[in-house]
Amino acid sequence: MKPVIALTKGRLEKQFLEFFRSLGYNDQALIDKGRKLRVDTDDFQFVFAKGPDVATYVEHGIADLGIVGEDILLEFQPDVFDLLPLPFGKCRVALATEEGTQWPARKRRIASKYPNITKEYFRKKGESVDIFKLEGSVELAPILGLADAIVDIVETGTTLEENGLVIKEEIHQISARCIANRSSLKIKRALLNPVIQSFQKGETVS
Ligand SMILES: Nc1ncnc2c1ncn2[C@@H]1O[C@H](COP(=O)(O)OP(=O)(O)OP(=O)(O)O)[C@@H](O)[C@H]1O
Ligand SMILES: O=P(O)(O)OC[C@H]1O[C@H](OP(=O)(O)OP(=O)(O)O)[C@H](O)[C@@H]1O
Repeated sequence: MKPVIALTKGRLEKQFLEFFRSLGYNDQALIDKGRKLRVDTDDFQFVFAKGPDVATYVEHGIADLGIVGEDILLEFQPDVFDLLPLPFGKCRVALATEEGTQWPARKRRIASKYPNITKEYFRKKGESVDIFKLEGSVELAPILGLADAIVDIVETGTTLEENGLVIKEEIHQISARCIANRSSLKIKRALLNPVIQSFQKGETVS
């Protein structure tokens, strides 16, 4: 039996591949996968999904392990074991506004892909805000007048800069995380422990 790993498609998939290869695993089947969403390597079965769905597959035991951004864990709070940080996918969740913006006297409007992170951030500040949930290109919202500010991921800061926005406050420093199904950790301990140990040894990848 091979451990099943749910892997976030896209950006994290690319970075994970580099990490996986650096640990000495054979990744040829992953390189050759084409549009397949389930792929067997020598050591694992991988399934490919969007971040929130990776958390769902792990929570329900379809996958033993998952590779997911910490933003997904903060936003959706899935019932999984958050095993360890991985040395890639490093970025920040930040509050940003257009340069020179003065906060309005009325209730503030915040656009984000992360309504729960946003709500929690303002709850801790004791402020009630109106939140607009967007699916992407969040930086557009202040420019087009939908919102006074955004809560979004910042890595290099290029997207903010090229759209005339600046960080007001960093909310979370995040990275990719390896998560596990709670039962798998107990029932498949002998199978999963060597994998977890090898992931712990991994070095930073760009
Ligand atoms: N600019 C970034 N730099 C580094 N990590 C990022 C960046 N944007 C997102 N991430 C991390 O990578 C994960 C996957 O992001 P990615 O943009 O590939 O997928 P997505 O958010 O579902 O967007 P899309 O709908 O474009 O696929 C996020 O959950 C986050 O942890
Ligand atoms: O600080 P930077 O290096 O510029 O990266 C930050 C950008 O990357 C992500 O967007 P993504 O590329 O996933 O597109 P999206 O707007 O569709 O979410 C994020 O939402 C920011 O827009």
